[in-house]
Amino acid sequence: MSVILDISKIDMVFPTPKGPFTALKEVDLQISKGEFVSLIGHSGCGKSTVLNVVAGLYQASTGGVILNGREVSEPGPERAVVFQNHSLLPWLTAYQNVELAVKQVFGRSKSKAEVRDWVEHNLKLVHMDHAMNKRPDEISGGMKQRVGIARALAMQPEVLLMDEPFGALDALTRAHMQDSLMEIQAELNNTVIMITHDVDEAVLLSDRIVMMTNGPAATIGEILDVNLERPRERLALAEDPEYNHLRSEVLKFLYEKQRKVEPISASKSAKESTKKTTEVA
Ligand SMILES: Nc1ncnc2c1ncn2[C@@H]1O[C@H](COP(=O)(O)OP(=O)(O)OP(=O)(O)O)[C@@H](O)[C@H]1O
Repeated sequence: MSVILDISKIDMVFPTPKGPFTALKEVDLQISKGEFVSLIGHSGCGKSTVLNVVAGLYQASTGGVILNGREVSEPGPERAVVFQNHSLLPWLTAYQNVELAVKQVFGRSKSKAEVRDWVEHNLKLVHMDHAMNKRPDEISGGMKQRVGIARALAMQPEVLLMDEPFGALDALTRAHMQDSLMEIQAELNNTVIMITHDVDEAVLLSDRIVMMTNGPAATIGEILDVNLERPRERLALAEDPEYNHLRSEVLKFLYEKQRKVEPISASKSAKESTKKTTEVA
């Protein structure tokens, strides 16, 4: 398959009051068209920094990112981002939030009627057409996240960047969102980079799981190919030996090879103990 996105040996050094801080060292990753890649690693290892460099929000200190033969130097609609905390404009309806992005990208090439059809089509894809005239404060967190995804998809990005898109959702809503995303993915075959803290989510959704070492100077530790057949069904996979093998490979990487020994306060450890064991802190 052809490489669409080349993250070429990036270093990221941040200036801080205590001097330069090397967050990333030689992060090198090539992604093919239509691939779904997850980034996983302990908190603070540099996942968001990688995503922000690809999004064009940060400029790498060394190396660079090439998308479809062009170097990335600023944000652009061909790299749509979905954040954990839905970033919808609160005074606009779901429809208007998506419409705004569509007009930005296709304002010149689509007629009014085409814009309307396209906005509605993308809201239908995420099953939000029934609530398209509601404002963000009138819909649930999961629904807001659906609108955020519709808005990103409607821009027809060459790469969809997702920073813990389902991190703030309850487990059931999260499972629904993962299933919707797999359906959409089967239909559109987007190229996706998704940051997640959830090992099951990474295995369920990805073609490859990129596991990052702990910082400072974090880099790619290992890459795991996920060759499970699609469509994937979470209940069937729970019994699948290959699924369980992949899952334990990720857990091994995180909790043996990259074990993080951190003093945690009593209150934090109490809070963490309620977390799923397969979620990375
Ligand atoms: N603008 C910045 N200036 C200085 N240091 C930064 C900046 N942005 C990130 N860092 C540092 O770089 C490292 C990587 O941060 P980053 O947010 O990319 O990690 P992460 O893996 O996404 O973390 P999390 O999973 O907690 O979101 C951290 O040590 C962070 O403190």
